[in-house]
Amino acid sequence: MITDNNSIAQKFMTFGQTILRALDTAPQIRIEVHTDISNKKVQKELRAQRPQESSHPHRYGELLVDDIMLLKDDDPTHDATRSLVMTKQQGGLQILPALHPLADAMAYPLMFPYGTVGWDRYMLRYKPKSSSNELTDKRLTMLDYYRFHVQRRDPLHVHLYGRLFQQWVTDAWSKVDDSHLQYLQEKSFQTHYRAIVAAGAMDACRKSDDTEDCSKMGTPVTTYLPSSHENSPRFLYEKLQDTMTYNREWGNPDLFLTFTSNREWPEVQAAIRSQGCPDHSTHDNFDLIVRAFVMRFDVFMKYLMHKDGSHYGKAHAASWVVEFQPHSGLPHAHVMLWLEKKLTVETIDRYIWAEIPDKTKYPRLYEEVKKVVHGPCGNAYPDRACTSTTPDGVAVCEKGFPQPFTADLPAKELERKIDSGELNLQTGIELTAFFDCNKKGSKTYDEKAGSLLYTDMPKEFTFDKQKKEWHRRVQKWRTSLGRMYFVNPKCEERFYLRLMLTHIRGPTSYEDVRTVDGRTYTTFHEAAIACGLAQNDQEYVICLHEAEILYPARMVRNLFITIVAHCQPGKPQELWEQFKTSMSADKLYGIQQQPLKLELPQQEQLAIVKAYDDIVTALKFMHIEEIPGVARPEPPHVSDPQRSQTVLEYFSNDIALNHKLSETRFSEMYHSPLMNAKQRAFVDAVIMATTTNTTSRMFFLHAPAGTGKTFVLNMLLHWFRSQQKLTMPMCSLGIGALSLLNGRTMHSWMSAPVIDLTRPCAIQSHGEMGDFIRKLHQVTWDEMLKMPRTLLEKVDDALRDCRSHQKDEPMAGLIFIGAGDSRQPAPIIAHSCFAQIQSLTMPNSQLWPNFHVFELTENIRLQVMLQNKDVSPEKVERHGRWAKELLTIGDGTAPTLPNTNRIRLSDEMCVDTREELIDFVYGDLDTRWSDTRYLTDRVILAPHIRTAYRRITCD
Ligand SMILES: Nc1ncnc2c1ncn2[C@@H]1O[C@H](COP(=O)(O)OP(=O)(O)OP(=O)(O)O)[C@@H](O)[C@H]1O
Repeated sequence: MITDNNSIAQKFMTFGQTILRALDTAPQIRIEVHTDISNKKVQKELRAQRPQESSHPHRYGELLVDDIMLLKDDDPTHDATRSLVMTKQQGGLQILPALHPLADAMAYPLMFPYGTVGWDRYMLRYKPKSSSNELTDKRLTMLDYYRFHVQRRDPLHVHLYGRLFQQWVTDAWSKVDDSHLQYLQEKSFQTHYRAIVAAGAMDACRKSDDTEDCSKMGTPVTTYLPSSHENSPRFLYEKLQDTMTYNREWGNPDLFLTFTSNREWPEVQAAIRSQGCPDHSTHDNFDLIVRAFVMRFDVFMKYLMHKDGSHYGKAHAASWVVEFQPHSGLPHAHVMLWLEKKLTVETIDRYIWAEIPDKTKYPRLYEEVKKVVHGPCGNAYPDRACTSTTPDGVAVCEKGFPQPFTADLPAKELERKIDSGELNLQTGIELTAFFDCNKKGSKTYDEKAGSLLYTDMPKEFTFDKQKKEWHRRVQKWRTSLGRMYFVNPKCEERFYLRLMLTHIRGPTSYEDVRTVDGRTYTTFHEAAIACGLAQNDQEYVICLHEAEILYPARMVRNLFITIVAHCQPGKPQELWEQFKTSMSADKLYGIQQQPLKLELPQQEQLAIVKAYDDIVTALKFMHIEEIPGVARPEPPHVSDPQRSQTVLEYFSNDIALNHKLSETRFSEMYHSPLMNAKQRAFVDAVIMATTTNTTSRMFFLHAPAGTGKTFVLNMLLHWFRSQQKLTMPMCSLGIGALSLLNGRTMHSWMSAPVIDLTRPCAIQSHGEMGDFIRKLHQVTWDEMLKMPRTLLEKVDDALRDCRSHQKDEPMAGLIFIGAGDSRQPAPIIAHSCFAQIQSLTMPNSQLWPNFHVFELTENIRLQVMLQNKDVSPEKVERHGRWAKELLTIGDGTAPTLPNTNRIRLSDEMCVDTREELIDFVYGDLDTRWSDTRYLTDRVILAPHIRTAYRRITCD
């Protein structure tokens, strides 16, 4: 039927036809179902066979598994567009985007058997309320289109398909979301957004230069998901901020209400019946439930927010979230309500009853409550699920029912307890049980507990959660430690209660905690002062001391800022002195990562200055000019160039000190007798480009091992230093970076992404590195071909971003020298096939045509060896042969074994056994183990001794 009537099926091959056609050439085919294409994991395997001549014409062959086939690519780094690849009837493939107007008809042939055309971006809206079907010039969005179709009209269409309808709606939603994300991903939209951490923003603000363009702060963002995109992290964060603003203004919310939906709602059931599809469950009519929920919830919210007030009185504001039950899919909403008049005990009592409703007065309510009441169970009903039998044969309820009778806890007392911190969290129960242990005459009284601090209780006692009692620890084979939640000094009473508990042994009640020398104080704060804990900033010392153990330096600084700003400590300078080292630990780490060669005490001093600056900047936001009584510490005084505080200063000082030295060094290298014509041509071309300002400023040096690549790069680095020009010498590999003058890894210089290569280089345009790059003259990148081209493009982006005055030139107009050997292995890209790796190599970058390529061919390492009298001519010859062989392998001209891709190494390079190899490399280790030169020639670098051991002995 589909083949006859469906226009799409007439143009393209169906799945069945594809299999049949494949079976024309093979007797049996295998179909693999991948759910993770990138890892090539085969999740299911189907087999299809050519139908027997006698079999029914509609049988395509025996499918051994009757699952639905699903091809799904979960790799987020792959292109997110979900294109459809179709085989045309006349042969050849056609790729259709997922948002193509025919996509729905292709994915849901049962719903659209005639191949109906769906939404396209040129559809226009009708004029509202116009009977003549007049069109406006406004485009119809995809969301509008699907909304229109989800509405129930006579006759019903999509709604009749049960589960398929659910699938279609889900798919429609994901398409709408996809199309919005695609729009957001467009470059023109994204270029407006930049990311910056608060510290970076502060750096930028501190600069007094008025002309600075603040729109350039931070790094560009690869994909910015704005808060207008529903449920994006920014959207949720904004909602959270709104709610926190209500909280700040009106305190904690007064009511937390949950509004649920019910599939038995009469209007839902009536609608299902009236649509003439009574067989369908409410699952398949979820649109009706959601619509009914929205209408009812609307009315509910209007009622709560009515200007004359609701049952609870007038409300300031409400904040809510709508969620869907994970299993039933039913919507429900949680609402927080801030009331103008705080709820009184009477109002609460009016709406919340902790009692079973009167059976005669409220029969329906009684029936409802009965359904959710626990029990009866235990001995009377030993078969109940919650009942288990103890070793002495007594049936007890696992949930602890029946609970002991609790006398009325008046709401006022409840309020007082919450305010005073007596009732809070689970700890409240454990704490009151601790008081019981100290009370003479109580059931759990234990003399031992009286000698303990509350935090030490777990060392000697265990807490029985069922009985809510502390008991002596029987097994002491392992030490148990207690932990109390950290409390910020801003939460005054809780903070002081906690403080008292860390000092008082054996308290019997909250009142006892507040009692000092026989006098009971009304607050824990007063008690702490009477105790001497809160007089001399002792509480802050304890608090900061705990924080320095538990939290990173940044958070200790934040706590210090809170204490200085909100708690009026007596002697903030003493607090600063005591904790400045721990508050600057992260700064110290940052300094140690920079190429500033400072002694440890100077590094520490510099870190403290930076921490001080951060704290003062934050205090200024709170209108506090400085840390009271603390002057800014002196930055360390050291000799040039180590006085530098920034990368720019460091390298400027380095040039000032060493440019003369580099001049001599360059001259020596340039006139070395081994210098060959190709090396000279390259060096001359770079120097020419620097001095004449030509447009060709990007060079690539192609050089096999031993041809003097590093030598030439260093020669040029000396030349630039002699000319007092800043350079950025980097290498893809750490070991290679060591052999370059002032070299560092490429990732370290450029803060390049390591795992997610879609991210930009994290260089703050207004930060230290941004300043350095603006003053930069040249970039050298050794072993460039070892990295995927994406990183070259990210480096280009970062350079252009920082040097906005030259942002239209490749590499922002800098002299850029890349070097590498394409014969060496291509970049390693996890889970990629050959074609993917190929497409990510440097020559496939759009920047590659800008490179002016040079090549070195002469192996100078051999020539150097020849001149060395200690090296035998045979060894030089052997090295020469090996170098040549390497070149043939790299060029792809090495002889291969018949019918394989395997290369045949010359016999001279091979050994037969592992022992022979070890003997060849380490044969005379016994006698030469103290010869460092011998050892360095044979050293194997490995992150772990274990790895090296496994490699050598086990592989
Ligand atoms: N023009 C030259 N004058 C004197 N020595 C040179 C010259 N060119 C290269 N050399 C020397 O040749 C040896 C090999 O050079 P270099 O290490 O620069 O090669 P490379 O191409 O970087 O090799 P690899 O890729 O294996 O590191 C070094 O000892 C270097 O000092």
